[in-house]
Amino acid sequence: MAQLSYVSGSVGLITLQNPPVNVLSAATRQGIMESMKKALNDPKVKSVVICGQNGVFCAGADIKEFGPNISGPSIVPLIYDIEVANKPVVAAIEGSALGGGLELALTCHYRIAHSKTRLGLPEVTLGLLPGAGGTQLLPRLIGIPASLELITTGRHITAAEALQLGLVDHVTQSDTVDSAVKFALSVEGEPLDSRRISKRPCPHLPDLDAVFEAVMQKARALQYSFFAQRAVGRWSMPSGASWNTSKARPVHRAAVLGLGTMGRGITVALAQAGVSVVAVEIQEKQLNEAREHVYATLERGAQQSGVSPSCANITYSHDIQAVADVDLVIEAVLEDLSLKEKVFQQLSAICKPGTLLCSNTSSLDLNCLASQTKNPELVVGMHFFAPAHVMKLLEVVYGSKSSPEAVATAMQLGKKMGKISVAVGNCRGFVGNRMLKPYIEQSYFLLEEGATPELVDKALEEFGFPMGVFRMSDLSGLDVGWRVRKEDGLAEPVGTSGQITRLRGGRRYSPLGDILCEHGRFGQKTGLGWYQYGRPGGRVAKSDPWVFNLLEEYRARLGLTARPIDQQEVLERCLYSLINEGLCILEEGFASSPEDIDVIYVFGYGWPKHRGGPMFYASMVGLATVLERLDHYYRSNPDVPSLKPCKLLRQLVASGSPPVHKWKEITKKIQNRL
Ligand SMILES: CCCCCC/C=C/CC(=O)SCCNC(=O)CCNC(=O)[C@H](O)C(C)(C)COP(=O)(O)OP(=O)(O)OC[C@H]1O[C@@H](n2cnc3c(N)ncnc32)[C@H](O)[C@@H]1OP(=O)(O)O
Repeated sequence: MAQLSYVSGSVGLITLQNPPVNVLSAATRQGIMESMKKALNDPKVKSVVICGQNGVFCAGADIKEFGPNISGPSIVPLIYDIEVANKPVVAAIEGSALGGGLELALTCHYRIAHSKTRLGLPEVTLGLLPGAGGTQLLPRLIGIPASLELITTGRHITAAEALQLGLVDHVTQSDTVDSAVKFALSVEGEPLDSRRISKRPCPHLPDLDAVFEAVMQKARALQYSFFAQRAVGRWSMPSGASWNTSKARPVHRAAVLGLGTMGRGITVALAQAGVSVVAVEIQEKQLNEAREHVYATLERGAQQSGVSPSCANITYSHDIQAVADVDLVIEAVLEDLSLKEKVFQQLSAICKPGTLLCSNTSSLDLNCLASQTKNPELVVGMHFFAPAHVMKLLEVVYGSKSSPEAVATAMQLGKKMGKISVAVGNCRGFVGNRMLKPYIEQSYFLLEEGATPELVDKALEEFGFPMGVFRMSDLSGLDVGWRVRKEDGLAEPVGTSGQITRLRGGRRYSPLGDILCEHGRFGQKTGLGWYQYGRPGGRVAKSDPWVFNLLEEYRARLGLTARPIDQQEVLERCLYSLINEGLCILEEGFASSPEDIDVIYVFGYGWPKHRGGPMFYASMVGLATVLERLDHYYRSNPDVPSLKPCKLLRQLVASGSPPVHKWKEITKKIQNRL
């Protein structure tokens, strides 16, 4: 389980041999102890290198051995023996160094890692603490804040980040063991005291309390998020109807209409939930492609989870009449109001009485669709997020005539599909996309004023979003928003006159996104957007000098002078305007609680979970601070209404900024007055 060999004359090489990931089983621990003893007692050996077989250092304790009767040597004397060794011990880390594996590396005097290694202390994800030295050695090596973050999240980091943190001494792209052996030879005979991490003082931080408070805030946010996920199931509508007064109908058979990307994902999610599906697509070619795609996705999913695929549940048709006897239809045709209206007229005529008619629209007015049907009370929105079989969020949208029973049925079906479903009202963009609008708008204004897409994205990614606003827009396609802006009469071609106007209907408007689209830059799909991607469909974003030139020319034409913009301003303007919109939504009653908004943002829009969601974050920052900053920005940008603090925000601050779970009382008062 661990083998000692001799290399380069004086190096004892201890190789962990416990495939596939060299976990620290009893036999492996025994093997390391014996090999260490032999190497240290052998006068020919002047240094030791510890590595793992087959390109993996060590994935930590053998989880299968956990239980009341752990046998074999204890880990503590083992790591002690390594640290006190009077010959340099070098860890040659490749593949993974996780949990006890990283702790083993921390007791060595030096750490050399391959560039592709992942390191971390994931114990917290198993309900454990890194008790084999991790909590003591890591802070002494990389400081308290970074250690706390790694220990409390269990996050795996790259070798590059480990080097930056000082967790490893050197990163190599070539053979890790060779590099470690060469390194060991170079340090033979050198004093080791300073290399023994446990001998180092624990760093003193003047603001230790603040550091711990920040970690506690994260914990509070995660706990809040846990309860918020459950709270959204207890939905209510402005009429007073709610989850405990409304009964869902059973859905045994559902239809999906339109088998583009969304329709395919919804079909997969329904089939995986055990619902029998009629999948309808009028274009023969698209239908065949969809059938293959759905089949392959279900097969892949089944392989991963070790169950048999649910393909037998699906029948395909190019005839809309096939939906005649289903319990529920989810329409997922192109996002075009007149097309969807026509489809709803047809569905209303074809479906058996009582069939629930749902639309996957992300932005169109549900009431317009409902008005095309004989039974508008049976119409609700089921707004899935792409890819629909993966993304957890579902917005269930009720229109002015949707019955509580219809909402209850869609919510229940969402739950059956493994979604976190949130009931929301029918306003433009519903909750998620409506709040995105001011966020994106601010990011464009920041570019006009001197920022770059890179600067804005960096601020948002460091805040915790998986992608900044520009990278996200490139991924989802810039043409989508452009089409909506054209329909709204906002996007006007710049034209040959070169005239650019920044006001539309008395409000400031940035045409930057439209200009990119006019140049055919739709994001990843065309290989060019706010970044360049090398080829259409490319995924790796690289800065694009074309965009920098465009921004310079644009500012010059409009007489705008670029000014330095820092990350704080980016966060305040993008996030506080989004928060303000969320508060407007609450004020207007389109979301029934701040938890609804937070869950939508965490599960549908990449809001970092450890920051709870926009509403929770606002209360953490301090509502008075959010109000003060919005007031400040609105004063200097009076033509940007989304920066004007909403009534609810002022009211909450005036009421002493109560915690999120108490907002409902104030929201209700405002709604009653409206
Ligand atoms: C006195 C007792 C000694 C105490 C020592 C000190 C205590 C420390 C506490 C800990 O270390 S807790 C464990 C911390 N480690 C982890 O959580 C790592 C878990 N593993 C992974 O994250 C991944 O497996 C990996 C290492 C990143 C590799 O991923 P990959 O996708 O390449 O392979 P997998 O399919 O996930 O794994 C392959 C194979 O190995 C099994 N396995 C992985 N890790 C462990 C483990 N720690 N213990 C037992 N078995 C493990 C996994 O189950 C697979 O097995 P299968 O049979 O092929 O399914």
